[in-house]
Amino acid sequence: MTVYTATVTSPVNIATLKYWGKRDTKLNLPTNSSISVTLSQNDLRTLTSAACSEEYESNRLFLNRKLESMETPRLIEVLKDLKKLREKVENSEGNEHLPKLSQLNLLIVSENNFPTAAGLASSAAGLSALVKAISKLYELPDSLSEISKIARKGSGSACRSLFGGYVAWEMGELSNGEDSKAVEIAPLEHWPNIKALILVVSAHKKDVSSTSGMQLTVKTSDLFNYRINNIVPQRFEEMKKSILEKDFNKFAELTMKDSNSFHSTCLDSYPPIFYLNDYSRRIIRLVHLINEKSVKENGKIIVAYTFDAGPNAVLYYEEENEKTILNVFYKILSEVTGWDAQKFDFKNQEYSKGQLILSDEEIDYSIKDGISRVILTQVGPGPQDSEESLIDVASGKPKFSS
Ligand SMILES: Nc1ncnc2c1ncn2[C@@H]1O[C@H](COP(=O)(O)OP(=O)(O)OP(=O)(O)O)[C@@H](O)[C@H]1O
Ligand SMILES: C[C@@](O)(CCOP(=O)(O)OP(=O)(O)O)CC(=O)O
Repeated sequence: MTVYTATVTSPVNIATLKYWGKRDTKLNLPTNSSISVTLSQNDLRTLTSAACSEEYESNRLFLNRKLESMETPRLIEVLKDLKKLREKVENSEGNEHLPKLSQLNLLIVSENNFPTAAGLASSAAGLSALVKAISKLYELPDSLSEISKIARKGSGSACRSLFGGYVAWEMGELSNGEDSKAVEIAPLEHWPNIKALILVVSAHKKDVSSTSGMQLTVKTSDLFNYRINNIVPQRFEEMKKSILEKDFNKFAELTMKDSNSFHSTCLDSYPPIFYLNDYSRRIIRLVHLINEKSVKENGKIIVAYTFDAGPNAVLYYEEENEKTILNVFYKILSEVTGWDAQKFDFKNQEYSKGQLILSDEEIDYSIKDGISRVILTQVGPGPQDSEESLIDVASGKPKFSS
């Protein structure tokens, strides 16, 4: 039995300028451009193997060892596009010898090393990994931006995970979506010292999916039109500039404002959508308190929060301020899992010497009741090739099944 396989890993990305709203639900065309930071795959990643063989009787997808349907409208579109590009390769001159992979069924085996559908951008990592693994299997010559248009059809935010570092998704104008693609603003190496502390407020499946939440907002929120027409276009340019200039003050301010603006349109939807909970709000207050102190001391904002369609907080900061920020959060959350001694030398931190940016009275210790886990991570690269296949080439089956 001949089995062709390819394996990749792909990252999560967390938007600093949020995608919220579609102008075309079938093609996943957004109502505004967005910006994100790609996070390191050492901490959060999808590992996906793709295979095709004449022996496969249907397309199958195993996600975290469970068989999932591949007959969803989005996956049908994604596969159709990828097969079309493979056919083009097979039909081009000089390639007559290539196997006709476009005519074979696929087996996809994928694993996320973090909770799926819990507001940790699993769809972005998952769909970008799926598209990248099949592109590798098909040996497609197309650019990452081209491939990002296919990932976009799988899940909008997935298009941004094809690049590392700092990424824009340009909304485009065309009705066929051919200009709605991800592009790199700056690579990881440009601003490598951006770190992220993720506070997992809830790892449960969320109540209102992004897909249906944004549809309700588009239909019912009055604020929404103001956001996409009067706020985002200018913010998009300003945020790109702040990244290119490594201006953390500006980047942080715009990131926090945009998270708040997006959640305002959720609240302005009818009926309202609540993604933030009371712990999220306490974290917001604490971040502003830290920044107020820091601005008083040296004029600098040192940490930014952002929240996706759920209560989890992602805090961005520069490595040089890590001690100051983690000292506060470690003091509150030392009993929560996720503090990695290799990344954060908490035993030697300055708080033990009494050098906290906040006094004990200013710290809201109740935050610890709502946090189940912390993840310490940082900006990272785009999808990577991997040798760690989840499919056994000899049998053509998922490795976990043998
Ligand atoms: N590794 C994967 N391979 C293929 N599909 C995946 C993978 N991981 C997640 N998905 C798809 O993404 C869906 C989860 O997306 P959803 O938007 O509900 O949650 P999320 O991405 O974790 O949260 P958010 O996008 O709000 O941050 C899963 O039900 C599955 O269909
Ligand atoms: C709040 C967000 O995380 C929304 C992400 O929405 P999805 O990309 O999950 O939605 P679909 O395109 O319907 O799959 C903001 C963002 O990532 O930009």
